[in-house]
Amino acid sequence: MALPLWKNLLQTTKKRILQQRWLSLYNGAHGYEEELVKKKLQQFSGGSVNLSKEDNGIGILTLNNPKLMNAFTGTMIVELQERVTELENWKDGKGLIIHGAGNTFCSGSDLNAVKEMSNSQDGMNMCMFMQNTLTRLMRLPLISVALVQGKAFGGGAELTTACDFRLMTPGSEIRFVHKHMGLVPGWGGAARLVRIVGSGAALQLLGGAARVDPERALRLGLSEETLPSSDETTALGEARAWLNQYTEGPTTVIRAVKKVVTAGRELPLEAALRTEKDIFGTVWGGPANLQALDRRPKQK
Ligand SMILES: CC[C@@H](C(=O)O)C(=O)SCCNC(=O)CCNC(=O)[C@H](O)C(C)(C)COP(=O)(O)OP(=O)(O)OC[C@H]1O[C@@H](n2cnc3c(N)ncnc32)[C@H](O)[C@@H]1OP(=O)(O)O
Repeated sequence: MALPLWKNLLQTTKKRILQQRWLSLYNGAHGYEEELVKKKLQQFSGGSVNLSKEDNGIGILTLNNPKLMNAFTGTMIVELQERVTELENWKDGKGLIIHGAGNTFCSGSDLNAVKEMSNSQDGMNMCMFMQNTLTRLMRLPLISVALVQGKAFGGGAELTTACDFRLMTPGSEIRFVHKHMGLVPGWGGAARLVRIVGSGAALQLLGGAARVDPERALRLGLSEETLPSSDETTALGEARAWLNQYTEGPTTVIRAVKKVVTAGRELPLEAALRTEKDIFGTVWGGPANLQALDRRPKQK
């Protein structure tokens, strides 16, 4: 028997809340009160984080605070979380490009806000808030790309590591400047960087606050490709075309691809294998699989 509409809605909302809790790292048990943290962050306003969802299943997330080189104000940090929730609920999504307005990526936290939040409680709260958001971003069933134009500094560099891939334009730069701020990364950037480039290279990049140009990023495996154009719009088109080679195809299959890789990346082997089995079960005998069996394509 079908459930009444209100019960259905209640169940869906409950499921979403539980899913968000499961995908996050910190909650009340860690002394983390999200609503209070949000209230504090809302005091530092400016800029926006915008999302457009394209018909081809690619989302474009734009950090929009060009006056401050797209530095994250408090309200942008909250908006980023809202956009991630939107992406979690976008069932037609296959890919995501994150870029900054005004032909530059992001210069990290807004230093004006950071100065006002320099006590340890505020620092820990922002750190937990951003780790939760970026972990959920990384676990989206979408193949994600950071399009680095101009500069990705501090928290901006950390954000690039929460994407599956990084593409850089000529003349752009990734730089973990934390040491020069008397800090280390706190948005999960160090843990993810080690997994991307290895511990030796990560030590060099963090310990030296080193400038990483497109050539060095390619050598380190931090960037996938240097795009031909440094023009803002053309480069976005090139990033779309690059991503499209991986997102072309049935939505269920592309999302399943990302899910098995996320499991392999994050879980111990046995748990990853079990998860892979479950995800395999969602595509086996599905429409794309049956159509392929009918067509019997030659894999040349
Ligand atoms: C928790 C902290 C840590 C984290 O989250 O992990 C951080 O992210 S701390 C922030 C780390 N970032 C920085 O330290 C970058 C500081 N900015 C710069 O070094 C330079 O601005 C730049 C990014 C190299 C760009 O230089 P340039 O092209 O010469 O432009 P301007 O310097 O003139 O910048 C234009 C304008 O933007 C303001 N700006 C830039 N970044 C920030 C920022 N992170 N917070 C606040 N404001 C920022 C800059 O001050 C200029 O403003 P005006 O002086 O009013 O013109």
